[in-house]
Amino acid sequence: MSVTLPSLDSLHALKPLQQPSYPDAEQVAEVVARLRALPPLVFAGECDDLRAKLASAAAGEAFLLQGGDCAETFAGVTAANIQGKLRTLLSMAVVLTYAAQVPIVKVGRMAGQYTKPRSSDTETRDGVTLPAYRGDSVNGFAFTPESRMHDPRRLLDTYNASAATLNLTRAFVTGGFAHLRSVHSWNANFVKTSAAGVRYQNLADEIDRALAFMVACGIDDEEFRTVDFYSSHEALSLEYEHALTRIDSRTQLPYDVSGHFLWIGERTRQLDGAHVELLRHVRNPLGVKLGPTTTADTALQLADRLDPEQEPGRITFITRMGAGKIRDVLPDVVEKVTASGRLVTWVCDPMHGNTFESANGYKTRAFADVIDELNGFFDVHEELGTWPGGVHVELTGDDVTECLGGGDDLVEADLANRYETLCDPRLNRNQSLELAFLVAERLTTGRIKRPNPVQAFQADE
Ligand SMILES: O=C[C@H](O)[C@H](O)COP(=O)(O)O
Ligand SMILES: C=C(OP(=O)(O)O)C(=O)O
Repeated sequence: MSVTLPSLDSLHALKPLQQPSYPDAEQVAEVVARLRALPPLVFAGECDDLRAKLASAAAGEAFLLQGGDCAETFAGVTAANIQGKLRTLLSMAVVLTYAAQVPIVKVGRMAGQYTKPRSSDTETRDGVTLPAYRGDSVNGFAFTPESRMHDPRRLLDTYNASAATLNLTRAFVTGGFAHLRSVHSWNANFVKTSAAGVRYQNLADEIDRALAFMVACGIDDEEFRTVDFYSSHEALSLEYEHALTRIDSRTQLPYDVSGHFLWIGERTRQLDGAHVELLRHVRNPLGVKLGPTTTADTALQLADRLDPEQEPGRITFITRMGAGKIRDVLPDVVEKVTASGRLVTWVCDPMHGNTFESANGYKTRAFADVIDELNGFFDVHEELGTWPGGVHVELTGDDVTECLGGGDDLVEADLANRYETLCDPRLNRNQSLELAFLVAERLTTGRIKRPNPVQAFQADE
């Protein structure tokens, strides 16, 4: 891997997509200089640890749970909000650990997910057209010309919001909040009090007995007190990601220290584009979103470009093809990538291919479609003998009403009650836990045989 990072100017020469248009270049330069001087948000060694864990997920020895807001907001940096998301993710992780009987790699769409790609550069309301909201790192959500201006100073706010979120998250996951017993009791509460929960009583009881068994065996309580948790976001803002890329003092190699895991979105993953060019130079584990038009050749070319050395854990392909397409599109991609000898982590994002507008005007997703795509993902991997390495979901710890269906059977009229996302609809707490139990059912059936996919394909040749 080359250690010479491309300059910000050379990246802009590649005409990057989905970038803000800042009116004042001097102000941008000042912000970037300030960001370059600030301390890293994560330590490069942690990125290496996560890469190793993702290598296990690629090999069928771990499972990735990645989730959080569609768009984090500066106003959402509160203890209650961070705690709610963490609690939901940890609850899901316990269920999945028991079902898969492999470690769950826990990664938040948290502490950096402030920049959004949009389908349109503008938004029109009542005949007034303004720049589209692109995430708090770029502009404000309020529909006024002042708020929708692209302001580079927001990148400094992004850094501070990410630092505050990471700080509390680290405290929670090491300070006792994440104790396995507390997490299990939150789940037991879900089973008792939610409409969907009843269905999972048996699984929750089994976990109860397993925990009691471990305690009776005298397994050290300390083992249950802490968990590993990592941050991730879409690496979309070139100014921000470039300014936070630093040379690691241990290895003399560049790491993007804005988060542990960075992904390239469906809209910016052009092979010769600026985002691929920047990220191919950094050592973090990388995700790439693959939508319904992805071909096996595209996936292979992306893997070759971003990971020429075929390093274990480097590439996670996050497929988001839609419930109606996954069973047709995914098999060829997985088959050819696997046949090439590459071992990547296959992760399903069942959210982004299933968005539609409800009759009453809300951007929404149906829980049934989300589950259908997940089932398609598991079916395809089961048929090919490859390991379904994880799930990537947009969720929150609150009882919002943004996605339809689930155990509480939300209908279109309910969307008006608590529709709080500033971009895409998220699963609420109960829908997230229900999803975890449903995935757990699929993993329980799959846990018996976890073949080495590369060997399986090579044996067929
Ligand atoms: O989260 C993903 C994208 O930013 C989002 O789906 C774009 O939404 P839009 O089509 O409303 O712009
Ligand atoms: C924009 C996103 O997804 P995608 O690139 O898959 O559309 C996202 O995950 O926020």
